[in-house]
Amino acid sequence: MSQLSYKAAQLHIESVALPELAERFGTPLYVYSKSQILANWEKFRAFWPSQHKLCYAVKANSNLAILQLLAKQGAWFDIVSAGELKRVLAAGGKAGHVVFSGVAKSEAEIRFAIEQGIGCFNVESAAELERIEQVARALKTRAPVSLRVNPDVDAKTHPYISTGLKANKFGIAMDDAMAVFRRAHTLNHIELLGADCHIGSQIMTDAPFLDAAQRMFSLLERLRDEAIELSHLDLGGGFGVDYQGEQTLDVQSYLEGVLELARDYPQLTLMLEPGRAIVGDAGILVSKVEYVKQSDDKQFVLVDAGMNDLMRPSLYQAWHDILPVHERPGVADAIVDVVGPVCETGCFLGHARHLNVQADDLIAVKHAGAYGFTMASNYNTRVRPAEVLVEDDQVWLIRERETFDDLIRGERLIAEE
Ligand SMILES: Cc1ncc(COP(=O)(O)O)c(C=O)c1O
Ligand SMILES: N[C@@H](CCCC[NH3+])C(=O)O
Repeated sequence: MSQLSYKAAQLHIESVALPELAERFGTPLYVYSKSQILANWEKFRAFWPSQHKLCYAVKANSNLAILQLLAKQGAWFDIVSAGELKRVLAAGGKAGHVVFSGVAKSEAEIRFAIEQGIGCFNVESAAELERIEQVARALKTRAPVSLRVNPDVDAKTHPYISTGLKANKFGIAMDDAMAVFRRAHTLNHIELLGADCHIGSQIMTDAPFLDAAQRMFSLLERLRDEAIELSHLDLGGGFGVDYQGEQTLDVQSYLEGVLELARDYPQLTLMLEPGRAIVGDAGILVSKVEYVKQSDDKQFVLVDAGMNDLMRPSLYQAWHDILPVHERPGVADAIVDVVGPVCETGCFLGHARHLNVQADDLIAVKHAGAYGFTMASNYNTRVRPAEVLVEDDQVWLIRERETFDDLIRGERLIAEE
């Protein structure tokens, strides 16, 4: 993140020193850079003509202030639950600018989305299409629909976040797609608008994306042959970020590749659903070192953030860079395991890291803006961290730290006999 730098031996985000934030808001603490989010957004927008849409994937970071910021930039939104739709609305977004993905939408979610005037359902199965038809009929309306096709492309990413292979649960198999499109075309309460796909997340080269896009364009051709004309094609998200200083995806070349494939469809609106690429490198997780412990052959740095706060290392063996907040020039690094307080051996932030820290120091875990807070839990009855947004020297508290009372709200003791 270009907004992260050392000044006077302390790590700053934009112009704000991290120890100041830790003092004010406590740790663990999620901190996001407003300028970095806007710069990431602009990077996509710059190469994407304005008739095409960018639908920010809310699941990456759904804090209301961030949705509000993106809504102001003209973002559309990709959601996967009624809860995410409520977030978009609460942040000032329009239901008409929302696409609704997800493999197991409930009847209540479908009804709510139609009542709100959702932009489009990204339908993931023939059965879901029938359910949407029924709900729309009961509401005496037509539901806007795109069919999510599974293009059977290997995204070459972690198996848990690959979604575009036949073996994955997502979308309608390419072999069945034509039949489901024909069916959608005939249903009275379905307004067939588009086709979509999403092949996975944290994808680092444009080859799998362009492969999937090509397959989608040949599907559009077959549909055209049957006089089924679509008004949009949504190619999903999945653009990787640079966790380890790898070569990142060249967004410009990918977007240009897609525009080239679309040249025979001047009327077609194209959509993308980036999540991680907009917020991933714009956030850090700040944590305090509680203890340093030397065992036989290892040094453990025990910090106050755990797998419940940032689940990615435990779930995907994901690598996040960890920086000391206080610089100690001239002091050699040790090789340490940075581990959290949760009672699981899998609760760690990083293994075998070169770090020089001592008790009460702060550390910053980089690239924690996407799938950080949104995947946090209350495991071990731990409250989820506060979130702050920073721009230059301005700081906004955008979510308070939870309290113990928040955690037990709704729980009931049973009446004693
Ligand atoms: C349908 C859909 N769209 C968009 C995204 C956003 O993905 P990413 O954050 O990798 O861009 C996801 C998550 O993988 C998704 O499932
Ligand atoms: N949660 C994943 C991304 C999954 C995207 C959802 N389809 C991650 O942290 O990398």
